Amino acid sequence: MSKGLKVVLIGLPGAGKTTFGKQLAKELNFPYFDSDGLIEQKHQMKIPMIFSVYGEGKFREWESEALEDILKTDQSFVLSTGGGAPCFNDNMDLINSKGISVYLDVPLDVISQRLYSSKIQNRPMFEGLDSGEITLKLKSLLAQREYFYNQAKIKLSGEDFSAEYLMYELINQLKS
Ligand SMILES: Nc1ncnc2c1ncn2[C@@H]1O[C@H](COP(=O)(O)OP(=O)(O)O)[C@@H](O)[C@H]1O
Ligand SMILES: O=C(O)C1=C[C@@H](OP(=O)(O)O)[C@@H](O)[C@H](O)C1
Ligand SMILES: [Mg+2]
Repeated sequence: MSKGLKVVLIGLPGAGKTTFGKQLAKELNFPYFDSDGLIEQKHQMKIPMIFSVYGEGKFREWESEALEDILKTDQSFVLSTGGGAPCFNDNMDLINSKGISVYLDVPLDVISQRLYSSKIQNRPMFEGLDSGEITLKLKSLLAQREYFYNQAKIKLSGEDFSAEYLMYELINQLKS
């Protein structure tokens, strides 16, 4: 049973899913979850450590389990997924069967600048890359992943990616 309004944010690493997700959850007065946080909590290990100790394959397995667990609950919530989540193990079909998927389609140069200026945090695949390498990596990820991202029920794109714009645009689309 999966009643409740489940808003699931997807998009490239650095698109702003975690940041906007928290703001959106506050605005909607919904619980907030982040699939990376759920994985780290369950396995008591940070994402980069999981990648280095167990490898990406195991991370993707645990990521799919985390999505299955949270999406089968009957509560409303906002869920920010990790950038790769929609692209493995039919997770995008699962997300679309249980919730309203929202793709943050942020321009690559905006994302690249954000990743370059922020700590790499939970993104081992960007560890040690310079600005140009980050942009190339994002281009390659987008080429592999936009097939899945474009299956989202709502796509937020444009130039202004402030939380205010995203909120206004999303609520308009949810109402339509
Ligand atoms: N609207 C925004 N404007 C400026 N910086 C942002 C915005 N949203 C997110 N960021 C910054 O970009 C980086 C990635 O954001 P994050 O929410 O972690 O993205 P994701 O969860 O999609 O990987 C963080 O340093 C964050 O502070
Ligand atoms: O794009 C990806 O494959 C990943 C994105 C990360 O989450 P964010 O999208 O929140 O950075 C995290 O799940 C992991 O490093 C893998
Ligand atoms: Mg995130």
